[in-house]
Amino acid sequence: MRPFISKTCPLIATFSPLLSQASMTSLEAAKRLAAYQAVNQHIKSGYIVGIGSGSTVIYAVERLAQRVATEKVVVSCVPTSFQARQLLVQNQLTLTDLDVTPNLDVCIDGADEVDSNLDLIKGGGGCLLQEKIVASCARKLIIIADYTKNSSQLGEQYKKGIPIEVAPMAYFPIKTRLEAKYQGQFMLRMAVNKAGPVVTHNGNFILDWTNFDQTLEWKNVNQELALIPGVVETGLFIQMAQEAYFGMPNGSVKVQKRSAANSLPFFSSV
Ligand SMILES: O=C[C@H](O)[C@H](O)[C@H](O)COP(=O)(O)O
Repeated sequence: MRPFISKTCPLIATFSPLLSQASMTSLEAAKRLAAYQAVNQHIKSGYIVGIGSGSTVIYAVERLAQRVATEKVVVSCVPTSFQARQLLVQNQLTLTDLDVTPNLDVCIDGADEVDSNLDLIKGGGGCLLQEKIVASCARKLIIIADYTKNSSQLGEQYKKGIPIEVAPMAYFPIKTRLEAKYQGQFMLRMAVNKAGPVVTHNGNFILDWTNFDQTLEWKNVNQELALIPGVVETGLFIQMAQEAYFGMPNGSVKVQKRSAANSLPFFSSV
């Protein structure tokens, strides 16, 4: 961590996370608070750890690297994207993959929205398929997020939609079929700085489902979507996360836990 240097008194330099937090935006500080607390509480030496994708995971990897350096914690990490792999390489953390280590102790990941049941929308960054595979191989999925992701129901705050990864040749029939069945739009996600659609790590397209009915039974919807030929995966993570850590504007961390009764068995996410 870089030292915080006081502008009024440059001789005062400290490594205090609280002081250095003052120089961050409240949203970034909230992400870091959540990520640090989750890594402190859920990572033990010897663990195989799934590393999610997105802007919040950056802080989890940062804290993991600190713990490896200072506490001599030994971990091996399975990345969920090119970004996650690069983060692990840059922080000199040990990489592994599901061929070598198919059973993970924990997976730490961000989310686009978390509802009161701890069901999630993920895939705003297009990494939903790898994230769901890696999370499904972990005994625990721990979510880290800032306070803006904490909703009572999906769609309440996150308006970019539920991502659905589809085979390219099937995107139009799937879009047509889903728009006939459900309220809302299924928009082909378009690339920035490239002509045409976003192409995922797996060579697929993404349909973002916006303006949906927020009262839908998401477990059923997820199962219906998964059965459509050409649908590869959805960004609905139902009964997968055990705990969510939300960094709050006042500097505290809110922890939301799933009850055992509301959990799917290990390796069952659809
Ligand atoms: O595909 C992206 C992932 O699902 C991310 O975990 C999600 O978009 C949250 O990212 P961030 O931490 O940047 O809000």
